[in-house]
Amino acid sequence: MTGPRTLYDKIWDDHLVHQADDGTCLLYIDRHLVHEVTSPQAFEGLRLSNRTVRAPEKTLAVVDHNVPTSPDRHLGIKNEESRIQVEALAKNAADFGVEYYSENDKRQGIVHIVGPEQGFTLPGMTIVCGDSHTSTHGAFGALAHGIGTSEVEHVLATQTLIQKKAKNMLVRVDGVAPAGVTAKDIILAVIGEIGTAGGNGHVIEFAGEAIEALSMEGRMTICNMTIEGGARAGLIAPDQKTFDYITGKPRAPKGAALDMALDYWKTLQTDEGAHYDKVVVLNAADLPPIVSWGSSPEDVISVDGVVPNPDDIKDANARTSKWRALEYMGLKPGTKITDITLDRVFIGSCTNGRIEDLRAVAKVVEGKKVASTVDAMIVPGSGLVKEMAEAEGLDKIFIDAGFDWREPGCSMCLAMNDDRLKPEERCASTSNRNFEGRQGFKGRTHLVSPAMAAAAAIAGHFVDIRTL
Ligand SMILES: CC(C)[C@H](C(=O)O)[C@@H](O)C(=O)O
Ligand code: SF4
Repeated sequence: MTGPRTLYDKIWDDHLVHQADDGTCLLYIDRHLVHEVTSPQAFEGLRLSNRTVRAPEKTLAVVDHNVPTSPDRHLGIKNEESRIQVEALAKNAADFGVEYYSENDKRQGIVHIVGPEQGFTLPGMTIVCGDSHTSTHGAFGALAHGIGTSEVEHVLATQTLIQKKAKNMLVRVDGVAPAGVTAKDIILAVIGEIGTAGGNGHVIEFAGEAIEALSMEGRMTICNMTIEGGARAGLIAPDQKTFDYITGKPRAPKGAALDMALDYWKTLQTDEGAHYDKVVVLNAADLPPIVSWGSSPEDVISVDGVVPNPDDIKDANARTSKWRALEYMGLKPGTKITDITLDRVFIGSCTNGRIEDLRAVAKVVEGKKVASTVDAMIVPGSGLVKEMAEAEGLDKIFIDAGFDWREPGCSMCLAMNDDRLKPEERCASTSNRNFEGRQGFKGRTHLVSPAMAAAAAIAGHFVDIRTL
């Protein structure tokens, strides 16, 4: 395209292989991440049609959803269904020559934590994975889509993806976030503002002072949850922080190749005057720490607020659905958020399972004890995060405080392994989804930041961390 372009336009143009008259496009894919849940049929499809993986060196496989997080997992996976899925990925990766991180490899972890950590995720790339939270990688100024299993097969076979171009949306977060207000609070506030359908049909670029101020890890938290706002992908223009993060990562370019890459990466900025189809502006200075109260990530409220009354909603369908959410959550309108008590606390996931998240937790819980009424677990997002945390002594702080310190994986972010809520158990969780049954049948999830989850574990109920 000609004229001023957005970051999305630029990455799109650079990867366009072919455009049909009806706007259907073939995009070149630079990186393909593969996990055990959405890949078995894709590899089976390749076998049936006698095809190979087109670019094994651009493909990386890792197990995350089904792996147990208990310390004895090296002895084998007891749950048969999980074991079969994990073994299938190991076999598929070996058969098709794809690099694979097993549950006993210290590079293993949640796929969206592993990609950036390895320098597999780089600016300006197109990145796909059979997983909706692939949007995480947009934090590097990469166009990162979640795809379905048939598309996984298509990308494995051809290294291309059929797509239609999305619209451009800008979410600008101005100002400075107050102490206690984190990337998680910003993105929950954005979703609260635009709703879970607010980004439909769009790729969202995040910009503004508050986004620029975030670390790479905070930016990953933002882009990770873009998908909960309905968008196809989230993007943040790369800057010096991005380049510093990437430099020295195992698979990142080095020497002259890095210099050449940097020249290109520095062009990955939206041009002055480029057109956005939709613009949303928030001021970070106005934001509080946020807690979700319902069964959708748009059901959010300030920690110093009360559970809202669905009767205040005009639209009858929305009113009914929010009443149902309250009933599921076992909550009554008008209840102070800080009066809500918890049974469980889960700290981890691809939203908030990185080292800075764990440091934020350690800061809150050091020298304190988890409330006797709470069962709390901390699950590092990868083996490398675990190793870093242990080198810094964070594991000791957590264990002394009474947290369970686990092996890496998706864990209780979703009930696909042994970690799950019992019916009606209430959990403060640093993950990204609070749908009915997400963390276990009839389990009740409140989405919060790591510091808020940590403070809730100690107090046994939500606490406004601004008052600590
Ligand atoms: C299992 C997988 C396909 C799923 C996703 O696509 O996101 C999971 O990671 C999730 O977070 O719900
Ligand atoms: S941690 Fe949760 S959101 Fe992330 S990939 Fe795993 S299940 Fe999906």
